[in-house]
Amino acid sequence: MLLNNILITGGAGFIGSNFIEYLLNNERDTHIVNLDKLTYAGELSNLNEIENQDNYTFVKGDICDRNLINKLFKTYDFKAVIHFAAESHVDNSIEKPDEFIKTNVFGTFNLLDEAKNHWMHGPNNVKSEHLESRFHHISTDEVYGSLGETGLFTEQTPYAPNSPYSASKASSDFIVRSYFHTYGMNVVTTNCSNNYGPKQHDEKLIPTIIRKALNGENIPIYGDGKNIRDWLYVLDHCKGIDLVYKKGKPGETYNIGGNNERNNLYIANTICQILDEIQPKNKSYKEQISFVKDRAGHDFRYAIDASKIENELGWKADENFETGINKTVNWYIDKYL
Ligand SMILES: Cc1cn([C@H]2C[C@H](O)[C@@H](COP(=O)(O)OP(=O)(O)O[C@H]3O[C@H](C)C(=O)[C@H](O)[C@H]3O)O2)c(=O)[nH]c1=O
Repeated sequence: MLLNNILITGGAGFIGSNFIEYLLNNERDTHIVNLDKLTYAGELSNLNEIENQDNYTFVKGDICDRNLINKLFKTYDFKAVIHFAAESHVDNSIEKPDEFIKTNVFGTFNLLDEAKNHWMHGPNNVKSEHLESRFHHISTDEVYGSLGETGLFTEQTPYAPNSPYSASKASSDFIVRSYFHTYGMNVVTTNCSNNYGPKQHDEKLIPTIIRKALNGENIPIYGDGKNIRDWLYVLDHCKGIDLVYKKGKPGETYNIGGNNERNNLYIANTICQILDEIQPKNKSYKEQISFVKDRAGHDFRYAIDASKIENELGWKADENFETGINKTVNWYIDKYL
């Protein structure tokens, strides 16, 4: 059987590795090339379950390396690119924005431009063997900025990124958009809300709460803990990406959100309550919650209106926060204890 080669970037990271596993479990006619630089946030053990499958190949490398990308396109004649690779941690972007601009902006351009050169003769002239070839860019709801107490982000919400991270992702979204409008390239972008679930890096809020709680350390909550995020279970996100990748309209963007708005203090209390039940000790884990200095430029609230992907493509999240967080806490107990 002839397999379709697809390039997945950043597949050793949290969302990318969950997506690769999801795709390989659901498809037999795809060969995935996973290009990952293995920064501090990439973990090859995230791919233990599939690393020996013959329709999976790992390549260590940087999306900023044009020669490497060119060589990969020549070798594998990719029929699609699904682009996860990014510097993603907002706190790091405040301390050191350089890598964010390089990887998220220049790296995305590099990949996109190489895909265009490989798939197209010139503007609006796609090679016959690449009529279906698609570039799927994975992005974030942080590009829309911060909401007040009410309202939801839709695909029409104007971009207003506030951190160097979100500004770098907004830039990359616009570069991707321009390749549709200028060259007629088949691109699609998804903007997701906060993901959680197995394999997330230790630095993010939910793994931090679980790890610090289990270690008997202070659980750091920035500011007053009232900031709100819209939590999306990573497998629900993977299902949404798969739908958009296969059925989304070229040039369009789709928001993917969990419809699970929770504030950070609620998240910490909920996790502590689960731990009090399944890993009880002499006092409640809640006593470890500690308010610390706020993040600079901390966005107050993110919340997504996912009606476009629901109505057009039939996507729906299977998990609500309370079901998803139980599975997640159990997964991290196995990891940390
Ligand atoms: C690490 C940490 C975070 N926080 C707060 C800061 C936020 O209000 C919330 C979540 O923080 P986290 O850094 O886990 O995620 P966000 O800054 O919302 O961004 C994440 O979700 C979006 C969609 C992406 O696009 C980012 O790539 C991804 O990192 O908890 C704390 O209070 N304490 C902590 O120790």
